[in-house]
Amino acid sequence: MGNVMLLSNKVDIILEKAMYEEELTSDEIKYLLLLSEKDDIAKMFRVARFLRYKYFKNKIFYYGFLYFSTFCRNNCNFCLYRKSNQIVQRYRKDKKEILEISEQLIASGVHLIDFTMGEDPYYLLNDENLEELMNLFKEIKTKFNIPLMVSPGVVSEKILDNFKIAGVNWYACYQETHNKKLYQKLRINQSFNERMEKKFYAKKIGLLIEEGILVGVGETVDDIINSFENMKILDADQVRVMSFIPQRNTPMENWISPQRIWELKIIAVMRLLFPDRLIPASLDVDGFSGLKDRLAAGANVITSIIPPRKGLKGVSNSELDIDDGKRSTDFITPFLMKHNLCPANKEEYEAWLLKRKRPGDF
Ligand SMILES: C[S@@+](CC[C@H](N)C(=O)[O-])C[C@H]1O[C@@H](n2cnc3c(N)ncnc32)[C@H](O)[C@@H]1O
Ligand SMILES: C[C@H](CCN)[C@@H](N)C(=O)O
Ligand code: SF4
Repeated sequence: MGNVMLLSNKVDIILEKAMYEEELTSDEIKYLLLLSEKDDIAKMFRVARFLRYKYFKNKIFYYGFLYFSTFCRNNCNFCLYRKSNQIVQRYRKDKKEILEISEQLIASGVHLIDFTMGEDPYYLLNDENLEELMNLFKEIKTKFNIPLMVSPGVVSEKILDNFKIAGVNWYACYQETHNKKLYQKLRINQSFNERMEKKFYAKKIGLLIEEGILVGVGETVDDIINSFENMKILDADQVRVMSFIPQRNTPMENWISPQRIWELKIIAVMRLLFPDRLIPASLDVDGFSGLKDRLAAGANVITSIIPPRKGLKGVSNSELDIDDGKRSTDFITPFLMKHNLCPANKEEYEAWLLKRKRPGDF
């Protein structure tokens, strides 16, 4: 009888299905995304944490972030580093600095380094420079045996092949939205299909894929559901959502950043739909203070760990918490412990990667 009472509530019925990993209909997903009662949202977060625990126990992964070139040939309307932004100070880290920062990140206990760049012609249009970059990745792999992610934007199949040969594990490339019209407003003059196709190609050659969406940029609830469907088709290994942070001197500088509950509900629904995948809590959106809520919503990777005082930038909140060391593992680990979570060890992260390997991958 008690059970029947409990399940007379629509949210409970849907969450019970999610808990048993039964497929949810689009209407049910929409219902969850639109929840507005505090208690209902809290229930959804509890189920998200239950599923995270089922697959990952209380272990959290750490990703170091190295934005090694902030030069870019594109003009995304939301991004500080868009080509037309003349007032932003850009940098391109040299080999020695990249090695030194990588070493520091690894010593601090990150499980992976995410090498990110703008679509920098220095690398993308010059074979010699590109080869040097590949050699650097090989060197880091051989020296430190650490999983690597690249976030280079849209690159040729040949470059993706070379990343794979250099030992890179992940290709991160976020579509931002899977609504083509909205995409054209955000990533102006960039092909929607090409960006998607590169991810399918990377998947085919055995790279793991991270897909992501940006919210607070004019999307609808149906757009989010559409993105979930696309993430499923792509069989993305890591899925993310980030709230848009308006950037000075860009076409979207006067937009208002969305209420964070929207991102948090999306994180939770992602956990329900992709229970065994990696879902980031990015320090880049709200810094250290935004971590607690994102972990409570079901995230299991802390991204954008950045060493202090190296002149490095983040992406969305490009300076927040960096130079006072609040994006370092030393600062984060005690916080995790206080909340009954803890960093995974290297073997646990690598075991997860192995599970995602497909037959034929090398
Ligand atoms: C800066 S890019 C770096 C990689 C590569 N240039 C690319 O565009 O794929 C990485 C991601 O940062 C996110 N991003 C950029 N500007 C942002 C902003 N203002 N607020 C939130 N996220 C942002 C976008 O999701 C973008 O895909
Ligand atoms: C958006 C960035 C990642 C690119 N692969 C990084 N600032 C992050 O928050 O993880
Ligand atoms: S999001 Fe990436 S591709 Fe777009 S302008 Fe920024 S750095 Fe360049």
